[in-house]
Amino acid sequence: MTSIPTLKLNDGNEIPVLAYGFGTANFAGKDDDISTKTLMAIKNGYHHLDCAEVYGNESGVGAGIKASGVPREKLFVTTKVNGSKNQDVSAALDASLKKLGLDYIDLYLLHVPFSAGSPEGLQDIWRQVEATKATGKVKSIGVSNFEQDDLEIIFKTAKITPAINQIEYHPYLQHGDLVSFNRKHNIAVAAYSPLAAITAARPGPVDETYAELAKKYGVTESEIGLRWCLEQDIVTITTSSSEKRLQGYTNVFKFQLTPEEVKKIAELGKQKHYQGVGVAFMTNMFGNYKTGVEVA
Ligand SMILES: NC(=O)C1=CN([C@@H]2O[C@H](COP(=O)(O)OP(=O)(O)OC[C@H]3O[C@@H](n4cnc5c(N)ncnc54)[C@H](O)[C@@H]3O)[C@@H](O)[C@H]2O)C=CC1
Ligand SMILES: O=CCc1c[nH]c2ccccc12
Repeated sequence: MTSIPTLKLNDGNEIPVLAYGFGTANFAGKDDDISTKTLMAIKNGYHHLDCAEVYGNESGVGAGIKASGVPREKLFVTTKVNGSKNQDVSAALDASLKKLGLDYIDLYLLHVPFSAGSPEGLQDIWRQVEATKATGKVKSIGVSNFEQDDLEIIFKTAKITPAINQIEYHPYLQHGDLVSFNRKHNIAVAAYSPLAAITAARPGPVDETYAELAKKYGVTESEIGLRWCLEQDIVTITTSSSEKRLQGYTNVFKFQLTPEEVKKIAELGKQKHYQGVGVAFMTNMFGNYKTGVEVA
């Protein structure tokens, strides 16, 4: 079994660069299924598990972790607090810990910046996330779906710089200068939906190049998509119900794309824009003060 390399965060903690995610909507709520998927992922070396309060499946992940028998310190568990208006983060963290059956979280993320009601609300939620670190219940803290203006809002009052910003990232959503802005502030970047160009956003301008590179390196196009993110030192979060596919993904640590190939995919990708439904889901559930969407 290939062991997954790690990346050092700005707080000194190490994060495995390839994660198994539980955000696929049709997993939500079915604990037995989730527990089986968790076991499968852990058995295949995926020790970084990406969860969230909103996915409604932390209990299933917790059951899978317990059943795996893998020592806690060998796992890296990320979960996310919704970040809704006036949310009590400490209570949300305790609920997540209880469901997961854990006494600490490796990485606790503020899921979205736009549901906190206002910039001041966002600063307050980040202050509460910072406070979780002091309790020892959380090793690292970070954010998700933050654009530059959201980061600038929390920088005004933050005592701790987020360790990571988890964003949708693939050739059709490269976010302009956002990755370099994060890097400038020593914030690592994580990619969700890294395979959008070969799943929901197909057909598109990178198709031919993905196919050529898959042939050249003797891997699948999905593995090219994951490798493209990893080449940019981006923590990559994927998922699959298929054990065969998951096993194949560890091929990404056995080959490298050249800098020219990485650049070619980036340039081709800029010819198309695609954004998945993640942000829309969260907007519908918790509102978005930036676009004026309110929820009852
Ligand atoms: N922070 C956030 O707001 C969000 C975080 N996430 C996290 O990221 C994780 C991964 O997100 P995804 O969008 O699922 O990632 P992804 O882009 O890696 O897609 C994974 C899906 O692609 C399928 N797939 C892979 N290769 C394929 C191929 N050749 N043909 C057809 N289908 C193929 C897999 O079976 C799986 O269903 C989630 O589980 C969740 O943990 C996801 C959305 C939002
Ligand atoms: O994480 C972001 C979007 C997402 C993926 N799965 C679900 C399930 C329920 C709410 C939001 C999401």
